This record gives sequence, C-alpha cells and structure tokens, in this order.
Amino acid sequence: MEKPQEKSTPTSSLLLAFRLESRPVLLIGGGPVSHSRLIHLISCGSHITLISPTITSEISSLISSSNSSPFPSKITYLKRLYKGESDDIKVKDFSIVLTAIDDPIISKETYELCKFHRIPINVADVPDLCDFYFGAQFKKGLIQVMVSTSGKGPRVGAMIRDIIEDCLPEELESSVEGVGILRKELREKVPGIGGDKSKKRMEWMKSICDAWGLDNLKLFKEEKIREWVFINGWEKDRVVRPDQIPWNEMPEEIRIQYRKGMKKDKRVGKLDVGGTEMFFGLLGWVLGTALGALFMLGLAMLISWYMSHKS
Ligand SMILES: C[C@@]1(CC(=O)O)c2cc3[nH]c(cc4nc(cc5[nH]c(cc(n2)[C@H]1CCC(=O)O)[C@@](C)(CC(=O)O)[C@@H]5CCC(=O)O)C(CC(=O)O)=C4CCC(=O)O)c(CCC(=O)O)c3CC(=O)O
Ligand SMILES: NC(=O)C1=CN([C@@H]2O[C@H](COP(=O)(O)OP(=O)(O)OC[C@H]3O[C@@H](n4cnc5c(N)ncnc54)[C@H](O)[C@@H]3O)[C@@H](O)[C@H]2O)C=CC1
Repeated sequence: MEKPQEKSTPTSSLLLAFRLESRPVLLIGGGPVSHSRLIHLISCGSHITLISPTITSEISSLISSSNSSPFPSKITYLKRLYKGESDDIKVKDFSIVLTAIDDPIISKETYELCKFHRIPINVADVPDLCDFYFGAQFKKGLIQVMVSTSGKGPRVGAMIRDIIEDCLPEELESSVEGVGILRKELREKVPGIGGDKSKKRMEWMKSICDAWGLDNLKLFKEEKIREWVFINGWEKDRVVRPDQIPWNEMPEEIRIQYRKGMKKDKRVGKLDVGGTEMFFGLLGWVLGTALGALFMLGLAMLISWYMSHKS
C-alpha cells in the first residue's frame, strides 16, 4: 500500500526592509540576473564589488553612470573570474553576498564559505543555497512592494506584483511624502524617544492618518496646513479633521487639491466623523419632527375633547 504523504506546513520567510546604504556587497556574475540585482543594490546606496570576466552592455552602462547616480552607491568592478576560497576577495568582508553565475561548483563553494563566516547569501535560482530569496518588486517613490511566493512560482509573483502596481494610485507617493514631513516636524517640535511624550506623539499621528485618509495626507506637503494643524490640533490636544480647516483662508492651489481629493477618496479614515455627524443630524431631525407631530396631534385631541365636553 502506498504510504500517505506526510503533511507539513510550509514555513514562510521573514520579509524585511534591509538597509544597505554604504554597506559592502559582493556580487558575482555579469549576466542579466546580476544586472537586475545591481539595479536594486544601486538604489540601496550600497558599495558593490562586482566580479565577472564578462558583463552585459546594460551592466557596463550602469557602471559608467554610477558616479552620476543620485544614490550614494559605489561600484568596484573586477574583470575576472571569482575563484572561491582561494580568491583574494573574502566573503567575510561583506554584509551580504549574491551570486548569479553558471558555475555550480563555485556557487556551492561560495555558499559554504558564507555559511562558515555567517554571511547571508543568495545563489540565484538555487533555493537550497539561499539564506534569502529575491522577490518580484516595484518602487514608487518612497513606497516599495515585494511579492514572495515562497519559492513556488517566481513568474506568478511577478504577475501579482504587476496587478498591485497597476492599481496603486499615483498620489500615494505624495501622501507618504506629506505624512513624512509632518512626522519629522512633530518630532523636531516634540523631541525625545520613549515615555509619555512619544506615546502621545504616536497616538496623535495615528489619529491624524485615520482622520485625513490616504489621499488627503498629501496636503501635509503644504507648510500652511501643517502649521494650522499643529497650532489648532497638537497644541490644543485635539485631532483636527480636513473638514475643520478654514479652506477659504488657504491659498487657491491648496483648496483645489483638497476638493479634488474629496471627489476621489473613497478610503476615508476611521475617524470620518463628518459622515457620522451627518447621520446623527438627520436622525435628530426625523425624531424631532415625529415628536413635534405627536405633540400637535395630542393637543388637537385635547382641544376637541374639551370642546365636546363644554357643549
Ligand atoms: C527561490 C528564488 C531564489 C532567488 O533567485 O532569489 C527563485 C528560484 C528560481 N527561479 C527560477 C526560474 C525563474 N525565475 C524567474 C524570475 C524571477 N525569480 C525571482 C525570484 C526567485 N527565483 C526566488 C523565489 C521568489 C519567490 O518566492 O516568489 C524573481 C521574483 C526576483 C528576482 O530574481 O529578481 C524574478 C522575477 C522578477 C521580475 O520579473 O521582476 C523566471 C521568470 C522570468 O525570468 O521572467 C523564471 C523562469 C520561469 C519559472 O521557472 O517559473 C527557477 C527555476 C530554474 C530552472 O528551471 O532551472 C528557480 C529555482 C527553483 O525554483 O528551484
Ligand atoms: N532568474 C532568472 O530569470 C534566470 C536565472 N538563471 C540562472 O541564474 C544564473 C545567472 O544567469 P544569467 O544572469 O542569465 O547569467 P549567464 O548565465 O548569462 O552568465 C553568467 C555570468 O556569470 C559570469 N561567471 C561565470 N562564472 C563566474 C565566476 N566564477 N566568477 C565570476 N563570474 C562568473 C559569466 O562571465 C557571465 O557574466 C544562472 O545560473 C542561470 O541558471 C538563468 C535564466 C533565468
């Protein structure tokens, strides 16, 4: 009889945002996979040592343009084969190691060296030799999204990534920027880490994000709005909502931005008290009218009863 397959729950990976700015990274190989790794590493601002006897023309142009890149990355290119353990370049001198070569022996040797020195390594397309996998990812300004399929379907991961990328509204980049400026200024005005101050700061920021909603948060790029919210919100221990801003006192271009956001933004925050207030207002009006009508009816009945008994 066939033995039933053992059921095991597949483990997931710990998805992190690894900060590699100014950190040394070893990249081995000069083909298309190495090119895609290089693009990611440059935007991280890492210091890359690239070893490969051949490189694609795309890698070659990245190397030439790296000095004029807006990111503080550096590329040191060594045009030769990497020799593994006997190489002058030592894996222990790097924060992470990435290989994308068509030499399984050197790949395995590099993996063993990294294991020995406890340096995290990714051997492209060899899951057993990976401490971490790459995922399908995209970057929109400060927003980064990565999809992992736990190694099961990288192409499907890329397809899922495309769906997410397509449906993310452009303005989200501005909202992240806006909220970033507001947070920075708040921390400058109310400095300190931990304790009650920090707790209050976090609670206030949380409520502001919820009350303003994704789209409106971009308005915090405007100094006038931040100033108003600090004076009338933070300093008075209140969470102000966008509908409380005296928009007629704000410059025209800010008013237009707000109106545009109001038309579009269906993802209003949890503190969308504007809608709640309207609901209770309406309920009050209906109840008030009904009570008034009942009172009038009672009065009419009383008068008619009095009249009939009088005569
Ligand atoms: C485990 C992992 C380890 C790692 O490399 O980090 C891995 C492993 C393997 N990839 C293989 C093949 C392909 N890989 C791609 C593409 C990508 N592969 C990426 C990541 C990962 N690939 C990690 C898991 C990610 C996850 O968890 O989802 C992406 C997402 C990110 C990136 O590499 O940057 C990038 C898309 C990025 C983009 O489009 O933007 C394509 C499609 C294509 O080229 O368009 C194919 C051919 C189609 C196919 O096979 O599905 C094979 C079989 C080799 C063989 O058959 O010989 C293995 C080995 C195995 O599965 O055993
Ligand atoms: N993720 C993906 O989409 C794909 C991944 N692969 C796998 O990824 C690996 C890399 O693929 P590609 O980027 O297409 O590269 P490739 O196979 O086109 O070229 C390999 C590169 O590695 C260099 N190289 C070989 N041995 C080296 C050594 N000892 N030291 C330094 N450099 C060395 C070569 O000079 C060349 O630049 C391969 O193992 C391949 O099987 C292959 C096709 C698709």
